[in-house]
Amino acid sequence: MKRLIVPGTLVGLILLAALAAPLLPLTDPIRQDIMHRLAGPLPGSPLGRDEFGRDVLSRLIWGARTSLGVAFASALIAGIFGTLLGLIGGWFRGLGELLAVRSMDVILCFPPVLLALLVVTLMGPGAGTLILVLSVLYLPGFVRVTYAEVLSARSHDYVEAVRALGAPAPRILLRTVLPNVAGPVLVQLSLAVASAVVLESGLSFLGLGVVPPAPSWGLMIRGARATMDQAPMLLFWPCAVLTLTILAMNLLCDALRDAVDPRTSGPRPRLRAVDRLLPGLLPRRDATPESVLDVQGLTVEIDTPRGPIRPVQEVSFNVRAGETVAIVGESGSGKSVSTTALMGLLPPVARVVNGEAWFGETELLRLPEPEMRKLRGGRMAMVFQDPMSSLNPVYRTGAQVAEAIQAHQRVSAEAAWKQAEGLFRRVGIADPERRMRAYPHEMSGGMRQRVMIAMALANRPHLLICDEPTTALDVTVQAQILDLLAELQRETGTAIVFITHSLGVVAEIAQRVVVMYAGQVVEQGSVAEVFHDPLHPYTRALLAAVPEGETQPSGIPGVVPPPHAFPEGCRFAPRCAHAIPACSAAPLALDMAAPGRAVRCIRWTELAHPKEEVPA
Ligand SMILES: Nc1ncnc2c1ncn2[C@@H]1O[C@H](COP(=O)(O)OP(=O)(O)OP(=O)(O)O)[C@@H](O)[C@H]1O
Repeated sequence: MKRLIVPGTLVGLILLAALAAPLLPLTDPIRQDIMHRLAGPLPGSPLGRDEFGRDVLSRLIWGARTSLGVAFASALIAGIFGTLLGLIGGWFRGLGELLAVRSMDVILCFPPVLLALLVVTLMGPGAGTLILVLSVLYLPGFVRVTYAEVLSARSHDYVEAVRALGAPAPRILLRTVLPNVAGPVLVQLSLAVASAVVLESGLSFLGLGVVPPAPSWGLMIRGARATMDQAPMLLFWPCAVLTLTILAMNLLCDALRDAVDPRTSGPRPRLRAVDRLLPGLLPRRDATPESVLDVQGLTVEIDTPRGPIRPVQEVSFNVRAGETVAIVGESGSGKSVSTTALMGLLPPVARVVNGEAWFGETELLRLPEPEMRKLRGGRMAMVFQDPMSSLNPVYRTGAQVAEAIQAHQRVSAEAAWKQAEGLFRRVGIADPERRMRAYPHEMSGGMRQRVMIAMALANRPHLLICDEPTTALDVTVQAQILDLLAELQRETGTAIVFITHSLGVVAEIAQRVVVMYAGQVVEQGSVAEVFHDPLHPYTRALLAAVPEGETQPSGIPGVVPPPHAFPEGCRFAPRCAHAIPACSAAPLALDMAAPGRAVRCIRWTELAHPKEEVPA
């Protein structure tokens, strides 16, 4: 929102001056005073007089009414109709597409000045004609931008979901699709207004626009051209206001686009000067010697319309070479935000506000982006949940793996292709030569995930972060992928951080587990200890929710609170069967229950010995 202030004020002032022209103490912009032809600044005429002795300031302000009026009116008309046509063409396709989009191609075939000449000849020059010409000229731009955005948006799951709810097309278009295409349309609007101001000036300059003696910036430039040698400032003033207006409009629309799109709003992550200049200089804390990743007190803040939230707070864990650490917790507990922070992939609205993450001797959280880019896909790699959306649909899978290799290694395209073939074989893809030529959509989900794993392993990473890599797969394929990861880990010694909802998967793949709840680590330890002797009531509840043999699984009542409503004390207290008033009194620290074993619960010792338990 802060970015709106400067351009918003500038555009506001320009518009205000134009609108208030009749109220301002200005001389008549068309009154001629030949005695003061080309005069410099005079009392009542601070910018001097033009070639007919007319007041330049007055003509600039009155000219703004015409120039901006024409520009805004034509851009708005083109914007409204163009967006509507683009929405219809992109959504309904078929005849709608033919009428709305293809008809625009005809307009695009006309050179703008020729079209203006044609319309002016038919209708006569004037502001109304200009608005008509400019609206028609800018219409195809809006149609095409909206059409392309709608085509892309209609395949997204959120649009499918609203369709599945049975919402009618106009509602989907206006309530779901339009807000998502608003960003590019706003940018197009800024370009259209800016270019309409220029075109109005150009057409008026050619005598095809505003009719003299009415003032407009284009006419002023045209008039000043003839006397450029004697009075160069006459040319300067209209050019200066034209440039300033266009610049302010572009800045305003960029800021507006960011403001309406919550994905891009928010400040960029800030780096401390010392980290910018000397990344990784600060000494690391006492990490275990063989630890590959050591995260201490990671806290992430995200700007939201309801104010800043901290979905990840004081998260600490470490991963040793050759080890798999699972991060487990319900949806919304902060697992993905933690790992995307470690990979330096947080969205612009989010930033790390506290903590350190040592990857060997490198501190990741304050690493400049160019350094981080070298690590990502190289010594640190990530496998995402949905391989279909992580793989580029228009490139062959082999080319994508080869590209990952070439991004970090100086090898020829041929050598990279050979290496990729080896990787395909290694991740268990039969007939790799043929499979490498397949596009992602030609493969099954399991096969695509194998390609993603091949890509992640391409540069022999020391650390692999897997964000629910098996959630989108069926159970048998899931088991194959888990076996594959375990086998590759045995061969390469890569440390793995494995995010999952499933305790079954944790048991199968991990040696240690970090249990997260509402942005905090509530328990961690070895899988054997945590599963056989859970210390935190949340871990117990999670384990009790797993179906096992004849025993009926029991669900956990309630849901994870959203980050803006995290309770003050124990965040699990409102859902906990053992909560007492002291639990909610103050934030709880993570207790070291034993070496390598931590728990965030003030009652864990009592609860660990059920006989002594005091009922809540
Ligand atoms: N860009 C964002 N803007 C606002 N809130 C966000 C953003 N990204 C994440 N959050 C919030 O942060 C919290 C943690 O999200 P995160 O995706 O890390 O959870 P998770 O444990 O990985 O869940 P899941 O298992 O469903 O992926 C959630 O409450 C989520 O709404």
